Amino acid sequence: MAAAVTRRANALRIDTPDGYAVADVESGRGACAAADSPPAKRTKDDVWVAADEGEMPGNVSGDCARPLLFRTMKVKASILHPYRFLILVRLIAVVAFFGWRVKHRNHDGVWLWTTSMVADTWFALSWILNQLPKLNPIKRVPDMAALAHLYGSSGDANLPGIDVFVTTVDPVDEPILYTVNTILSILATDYPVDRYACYLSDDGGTLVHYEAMVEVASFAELWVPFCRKHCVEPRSPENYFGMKTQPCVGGNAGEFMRDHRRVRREYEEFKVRIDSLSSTIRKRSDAYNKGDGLRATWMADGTQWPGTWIEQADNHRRGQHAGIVQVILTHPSCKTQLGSPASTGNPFDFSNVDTRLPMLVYISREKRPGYNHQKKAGAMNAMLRVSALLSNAPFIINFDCDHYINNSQAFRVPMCFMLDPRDGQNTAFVQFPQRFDDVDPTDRYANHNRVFFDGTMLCLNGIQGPSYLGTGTMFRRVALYGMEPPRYRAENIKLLGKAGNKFGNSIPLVNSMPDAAVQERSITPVLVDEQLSNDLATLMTCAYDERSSWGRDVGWVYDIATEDVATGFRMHRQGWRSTYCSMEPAAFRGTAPINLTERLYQLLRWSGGSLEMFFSHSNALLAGRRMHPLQRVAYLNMSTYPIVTVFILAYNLFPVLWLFSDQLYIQRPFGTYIMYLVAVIAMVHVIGMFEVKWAGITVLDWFRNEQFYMIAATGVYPTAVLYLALKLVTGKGIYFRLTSKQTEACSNDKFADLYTVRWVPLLIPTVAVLVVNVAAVGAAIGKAATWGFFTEQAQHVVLGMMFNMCILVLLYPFALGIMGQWGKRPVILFVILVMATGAVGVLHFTLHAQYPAEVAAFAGEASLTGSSG
Ligand SMILES: O=c1ccn([C@@H]2O[C@H](COP(=O)(O)OP(=O)(O)O[C@H]3O[C@H](CO)[C@@H](O)[C@H](O)[C@H]3O)[C@@H](O)[C@H]2O)c(=O)[nH]1
Ligand SMILES: [Mn+2]
Repeated sequence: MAAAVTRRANALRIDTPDGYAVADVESGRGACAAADSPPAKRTKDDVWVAADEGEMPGNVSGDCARPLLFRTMKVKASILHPYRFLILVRLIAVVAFFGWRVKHRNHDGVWLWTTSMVADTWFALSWILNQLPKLNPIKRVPDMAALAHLYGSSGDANLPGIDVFVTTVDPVDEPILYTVNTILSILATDYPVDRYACYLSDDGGTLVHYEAMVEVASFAELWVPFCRKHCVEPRSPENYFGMKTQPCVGGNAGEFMRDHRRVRREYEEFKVRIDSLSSTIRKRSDAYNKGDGLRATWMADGTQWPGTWIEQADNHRRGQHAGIVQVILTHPSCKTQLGSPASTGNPFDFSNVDTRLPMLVYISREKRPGYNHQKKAGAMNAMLRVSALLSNAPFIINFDCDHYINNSQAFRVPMCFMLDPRDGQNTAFVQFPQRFDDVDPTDRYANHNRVFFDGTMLCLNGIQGPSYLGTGTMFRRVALYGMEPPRYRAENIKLLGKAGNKFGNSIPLVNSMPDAAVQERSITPVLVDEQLSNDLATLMTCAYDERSSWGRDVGWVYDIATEDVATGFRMHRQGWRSTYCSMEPAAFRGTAPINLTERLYQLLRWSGGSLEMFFSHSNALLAGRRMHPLQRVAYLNMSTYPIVTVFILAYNLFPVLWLFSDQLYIQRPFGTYIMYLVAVIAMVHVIGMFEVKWAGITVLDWFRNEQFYMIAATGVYPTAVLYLALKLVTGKGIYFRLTSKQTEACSNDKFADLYTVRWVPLLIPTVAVLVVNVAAVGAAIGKAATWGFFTEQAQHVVLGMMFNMCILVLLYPFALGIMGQWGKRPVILFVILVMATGAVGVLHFTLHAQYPAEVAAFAGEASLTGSSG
């Protein structure tokens, strides 16, 4: 497949077998043009049709008009109309259901009836919040050919500058091998090398990270030209060499094989060096420290490392060290530098390959006790400021340390949206979906999250755009500075003059801003002299943000566990728009937690952060009129969705009551009630099937999503609600707990993590739900046996039991998860299930068999009215 989509660039236009038009980014530097993203579609699509025929390039008058760089697609009428119609039908059904329930108020168990009415009202509301923004799914397809055309005549040297931000904290929790691969994939990506710069923010301030970057810079001298010469994909070496086969894309297979073998060997050696960095540093430091009782950590050049030391000391520990900026690779010249031909000392022939490397900078911001460092948001803001003085690119793309570039065309694609003549100027960011490696094949814990990315986020395209999701996002720098979109800005960036202390007290930073607003701007190399060093140091201090707008109206938003959604929200509130963009092969890929506990903690942080957002200045209700009404609804949904789960949990635990009383009705007549319920629930799923269709996902993706929603709804989300309630009382926020990355390297089993259970209180509510529902199924069988299977009561019981069974099916991945190693043999689970239900059933039967059914029912009702009175 890779061979079909990636090819050497010589011709101006290549027609690929799958019918996509590809244009070369005409250059003599061995760039690889790829047909990776489906540009202007030629092939028949059974879901999507063009939405903007009237705006085809040919129809734009005058040849000075900029070409259109993307195409808009909408869902075909034959799918869209029934989809919308069903939503309407369900709305009517829900209203009818409510009407019916109010008319048939229960007179026994009024408390139960009322509570369930409140719950149902909230269900209906949250469904509407979730469904409304999905009414108009829109897909934007970049036209890479048009982009190449726009920059064709002068090569692609006119593409705008990009600053690439990568964040990391800990070389162990976030294995350093991921980080170095991410950086290598960035250094080797297919974008004009003098048009982007790469920054790594290390919140741990460890020498290991710094020296790893020095190693990366030296290995890149080989890796990057190799990628360029042979059009390698993906350009993260670990993932490239991890593929089963590495196809030869260029012409010369023999040379490719030779180069490939040598680079692979070099990479293995590079990995060994990376692995041994800690011990190298320790040994070196021990040697320097000998004698005078010093405990410092030493750099290779014989100076003390200004960051965290191995043996922590004052001013050299986590959370207390100076700020560090080190330019590891300086910005390259704008002229192509071809490599040298093969010789005795150098087996690689790079004589036709540009060997320049982009700028690479290591940053560790200052840390002092007594400051709130604001986790990732703080790190991003420090990077935003530092990069302003070093490269000041008009565009910024950010990655978590474990998300590498999987498709080397990925930096060009967002340009199609940013530079488009229609709404490009008003586009604050382009969000790519997150795709993951190393998730177990059945995706037990719904790590792929396809429903969210390919469904929910795609839909927002039809409104103001997807929310910002933390990684794989290209920004317009001025939008991050909190500036207004041009649409609402009378004169360009005039406000700078009276900015006051909005941006903090650095004059050079404020002076750099007008330049950052020029979207065609490239990057001009700077010399880091003493003056600049001082300026940079100022920008990295802990106190820099104080009494400024950083963290609120400028940069990444502070004091919230999900800084990403809140930051994107601020831009949408200002009237910016955003674009969702997915491409094939995926632009970026990362790692996901496949351990149940880690995954639940991740969801806890997201859901807690969402609720925090509702109770902060980022509340969607407070947004002004520039926010599209449906976008507001989407944000309301995003910031309140965990609340509904309190009711779900209650419903799931409800059978407890029912275990102890023989008859207990939420609503009578019970038969009709169940019919209504089944109808409204079934309709959600039919609507879901339409979404599966246009989102291009599988039914399994969708089912996993349902399952994991139920798992989260029984434990994580209610906990988040509880946290938030506590926060409102005590004022303490949710702790941003770093998601541990998998360390597959330490074991033979790639999915070993899937089978480790770490017991935490967060698991208990879901276990309770499991137990209650298993018992309820048993009791139902017992009751039916007591009453005789063909009585009306028994039938009601069996109807009710269906819901218990559904809950159990949905919680199945959780049950497997807590079984640990036993989860490899699901049969055991069924044996346990049958034994447990059987035991409860028999118990129930023996206890009640002696009474006639009527007496039992009477007793049940009596106890019920007793407890409600
Ligand atoms: O003090 C800190 C803590 C974290 N990070 C970085 O933040 C990123 C995300 O942290 P991680 O623990 O991996 O979070 P995930 O749960 O994987 O992150 C998702 O959710 C977050 C919001 O909660 C987003 O910020 C992320 O981009 C998104 O991938 C990583 O690169 C970290 O290195 C820092 O730089 N400094
Ligand atoms: Mn992550």
